[in-house]
Amino acid sequence: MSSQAFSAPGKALLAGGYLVLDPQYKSYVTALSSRMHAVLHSTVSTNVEIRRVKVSSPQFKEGEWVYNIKGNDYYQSGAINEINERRNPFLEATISTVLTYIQPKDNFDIDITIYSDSAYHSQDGTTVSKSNNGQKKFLYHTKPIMEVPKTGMGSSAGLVTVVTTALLAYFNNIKDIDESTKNIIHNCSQIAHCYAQKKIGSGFDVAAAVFGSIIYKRFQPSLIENILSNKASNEEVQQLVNSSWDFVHDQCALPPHIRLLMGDIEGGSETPKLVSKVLQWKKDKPDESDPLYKALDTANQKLIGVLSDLHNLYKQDPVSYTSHIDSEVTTELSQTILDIRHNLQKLTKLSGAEIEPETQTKLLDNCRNLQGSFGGVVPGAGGYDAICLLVKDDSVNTIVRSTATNPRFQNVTWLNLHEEAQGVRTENVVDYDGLK
Ligand SMILES: Nc1ncnc2c1ncn2[C@@H]1O[C@H](COP(=O)(O)OP(=O)(O)OP(=O)(O)O)[C@@H](O)[C@H]1O
Ligand SMILES: C[C@@](O)(CCOP(=O)(O)O)CC(=O)O
Repeated sequence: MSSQAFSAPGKALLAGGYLVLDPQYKSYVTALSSRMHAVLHSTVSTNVEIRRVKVSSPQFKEGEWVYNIKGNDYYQSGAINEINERRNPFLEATISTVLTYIQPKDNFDIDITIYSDSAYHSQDGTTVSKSNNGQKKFLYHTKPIMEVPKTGMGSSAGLVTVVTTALLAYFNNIKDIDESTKNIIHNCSQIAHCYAQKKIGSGFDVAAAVFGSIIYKRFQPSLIENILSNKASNEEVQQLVNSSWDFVHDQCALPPHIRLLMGDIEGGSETPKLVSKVLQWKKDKPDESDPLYKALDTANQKLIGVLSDLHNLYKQDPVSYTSHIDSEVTTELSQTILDIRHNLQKLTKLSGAEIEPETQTKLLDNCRNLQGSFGGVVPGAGGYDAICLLVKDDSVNTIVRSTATNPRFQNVTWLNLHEEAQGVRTENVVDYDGLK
């Protein structure tokens, strides 16, 4: 029996919501310390007939999917059969995509166990399980995955990425994840995620799960269209996975001493509804949307520039950097965050989509005034889901403590999260031993 483990990060889109859908705009994506994990065990099958992938997700009720696999056209219905007829489109699409790419000749019997860190889902009514050596700790829910509220950190992108990585590692005997392996993982995961969602999104969540914190410019949607309509042959899928996609994923990280603080907000929004409202308005009112998209992009690019300037300042003089971030440079950072918000407020008004609704505006204004805060935004598609602040690292505890009893912040739960810029990586299998 051989065993391997992998993990991939969740994400927050700090700048670039909506614009990232268009290949001309760059966005800023932060990878988070909340990660999705996959532990793979495989046995060499002596049973000539067996081609099986079993995926367990023990943190959720009925979290087990056993797939028997037939033939070699893995996107055809009937090729990937779950023995209890349980659906998990993300797992089905991942298995189909990797098997189409690999075209395995031999039989296989693979067990994958999924674990997700606590910030991906609401933590109400959970119990904890720790591994034997104390390295991993996960929360267990009483309900099936479909019934547990999500926090919007990209659980499906994380799932697709770690399962893709585990399967590719098994079939291609991969031990280390180098850059060229990451490209293959990315391309397979992106195809599988689109296939499962039955639409081509911007893909920033999958790219962050693979590459970590990135400045991201999307791939051309036309790359995947044929696969989505089941028109691509196995060879075409293989060629697409092996080809070099034209997209930007430049590594980035927040500057030293600047921390991301993510607040979960009571209430929620439906991203697809917000997106369709914005896209409809953009189509109907180009005279309004063209200048606003331009202004929002200018503010987003300014933020990317200010963060990069701060890195350079630190490199030049780490000692005086600390006083710099207290003074004028940070005025620029706060001002840029405010510029982004003003444009998102305009987008809210003009499109009618509640991206930065009034209650979030009030909350973000209050957050801006907290000691050590550079201000914050509604991440990603916005709405009532979350807020994302940039704060000085030595202020995190004070902010969390001082807001706990303040009625202005009563709807906010600060998540136990920070940036972890690294993308998909290998983990030690023993760190998971003893979990429920
Ligand atoms: N731990 C897990 N185990 C098994 N399946 C999972 C797990 N996490 C996510 N999934 C799959 O992903 C689906 C959720 O995907 P969805 O795209 O709706 O959420 P998300 O990626 O967390 O959201 P967002 O894109 O807003 O961040 C679940 O219904 C399930 O099929
Ligand atoms: C609105 C959009 O640009 C961002 C959605 O981000 P999130 O899933 O809310 O983090 C849509 C997309 O990029 O897929």
